[in-house]
Amino acid sequence: MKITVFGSGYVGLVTGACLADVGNQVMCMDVDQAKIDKLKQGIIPIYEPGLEEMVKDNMLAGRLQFTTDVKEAVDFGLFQFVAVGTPPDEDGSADLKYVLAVAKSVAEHMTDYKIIVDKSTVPVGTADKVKQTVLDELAKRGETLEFDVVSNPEFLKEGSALDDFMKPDRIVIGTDNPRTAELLKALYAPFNRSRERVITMDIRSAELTKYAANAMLATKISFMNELANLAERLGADIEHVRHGIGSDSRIGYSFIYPGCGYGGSCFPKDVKALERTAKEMGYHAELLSAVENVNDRQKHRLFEKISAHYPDGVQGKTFALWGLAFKPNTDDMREAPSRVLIDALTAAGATVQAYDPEALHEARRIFGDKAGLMYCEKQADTLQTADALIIVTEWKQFRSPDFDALSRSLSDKVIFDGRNMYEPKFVKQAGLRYYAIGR
Ligand SMILES: NC(=O)C1=CN([C@@H]2O[C@H](COP(=O)(O)OP(=O)(O)OC[C@H]3O[C@@H](n4cnc5c(N)ncnc54)[C@H](O)[C@@H]3O)[C@@H](O)[C@H]2O)C=CC1
Ligand SMILES: O=C(O)[C@H]1O[C@H](OP(=O)(O)OP(=O)(O)OC[C@H]2O[C@@H](n3ccc(=O)[nH]c3=O)[C@H](O)[C@@H]2O)[C@H](O)[C@@H](O)[C@@H]1O
Repeated sequence: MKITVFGSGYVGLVTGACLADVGNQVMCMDVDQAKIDKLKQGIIPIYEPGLEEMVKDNMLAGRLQFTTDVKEAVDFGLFQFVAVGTPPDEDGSADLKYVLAVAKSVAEHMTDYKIIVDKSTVPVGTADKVKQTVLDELAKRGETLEFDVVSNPEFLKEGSALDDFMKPDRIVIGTDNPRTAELLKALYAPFNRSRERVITMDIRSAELTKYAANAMLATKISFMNELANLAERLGADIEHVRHGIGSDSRIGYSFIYPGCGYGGSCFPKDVKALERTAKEMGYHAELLSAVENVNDRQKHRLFEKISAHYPDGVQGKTFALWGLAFKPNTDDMREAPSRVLIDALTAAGATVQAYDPEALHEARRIFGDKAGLMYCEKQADTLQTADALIIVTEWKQFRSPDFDALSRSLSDKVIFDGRNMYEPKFVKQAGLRYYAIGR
């Protein structure tokens, strides 16, 4: 089948590459000329395991192309996937300007039937706005061409995006046209072989399903962070509690890891946008605002612990900081807890020697020559003249450090762990003080 994908970011690029990988012809379109120039040379602008090889293989096989030419893109596919950003507006609602710009482009150039498939995360009712935009544009052209708008939200996670796309838990298709549902089912058939994964529903429910999933996951995390803070005060260990409740299959083990707060491009913005939608409907979504408030507070927990350990302040102290990305296996630092911590530490006069396996370039782009922040190319370099170690992101390579060597390196012999990576007794055996979350 022939597919056009608008937007070559995390979602668009993964969607395009995976659909090409199962034999479709795919054209990815982006307005960012520099990005498309790089992609045409096989250079991937983001770090996502396996993506570079998949993009290159499919380009070589002639199944995946890139363009900035809107007309070429619209002409190409029967399916017009929309995978552009929906960043938060000033009031927290999702900004639809990129989505509606794509709708307008499709309508300006289409000459036959098109299926506009929305993969971007958009508030309930957006498909109606997309439809109206296309109708208005076609009317201006004096055309009455047929088209459909489908909601097909994406549930992939950064860092495991290819696997999530290739073996999804579910494929949600929101449409009011049974014929379109069948066409999408055919498109997704290669990802739907081992068991039935396609769930069809009306468009508005599909749009809400995406927010419901992210808000539920964010709620689980904030709930655990709330309990972690309580466990500390009660002399309990949240890690034991986590095992204790995760073993209940009704609760499950996933997404109940306490930490220094959730980040990323989606949970923070989607919880806010859903809250905003509720407000527009005259409904105060109390639980959602609590989820958000708990998370905002949690991002300051590490600094609070550090400040409590150094009652005279951190002025003149040097911290090794491991992990800048909002989670492992990505270079994405959008809403990352590391950003809040670095701002707080440097504002308080400390020096931060930061390392991340993939996100250093992103940190440089965000912070530039920030006073007090040093970028370390090697994990070991962070420890030179460091007083203490802070862990913000649980990269695999941080799992088993040599605690005795750390004890010798760190002048103040202390570790602040925002991801509960270590067994406290092993850290303490090396003569180190260990602060974690909720224990
Ligand atoms: N990042 C993630 O893990 C996930 C994101 N989503 C949702 O998917 C959507 C896209 O997210 P990301 O891929 O992270 O965004 P991104 O910011 O990485 O990429 C968006 C791309 O769209 C391009 N773009 C903007 N206007 C355009 C236009 N008119 N025509 C063509 N391209 C255009 C931008 O230049 C950019 O390259 C958002 O709604 C997000 O909430 C959903 C699931 C997972
Ligand atoms: O809509 C989206 O963009 C995506 O948002 C999340 O994916 P992502 O943001 O890539 O990453 P997650 O693995 O969900 O982690 C988000 C944040 O929660 C934190 N987290 C996660 C799990 C946990 O138990 N505890 C916890 O603090 C992570 O450290 C990270 O900061 C969802 O998991 C995806 O299903 C969804 O498609």
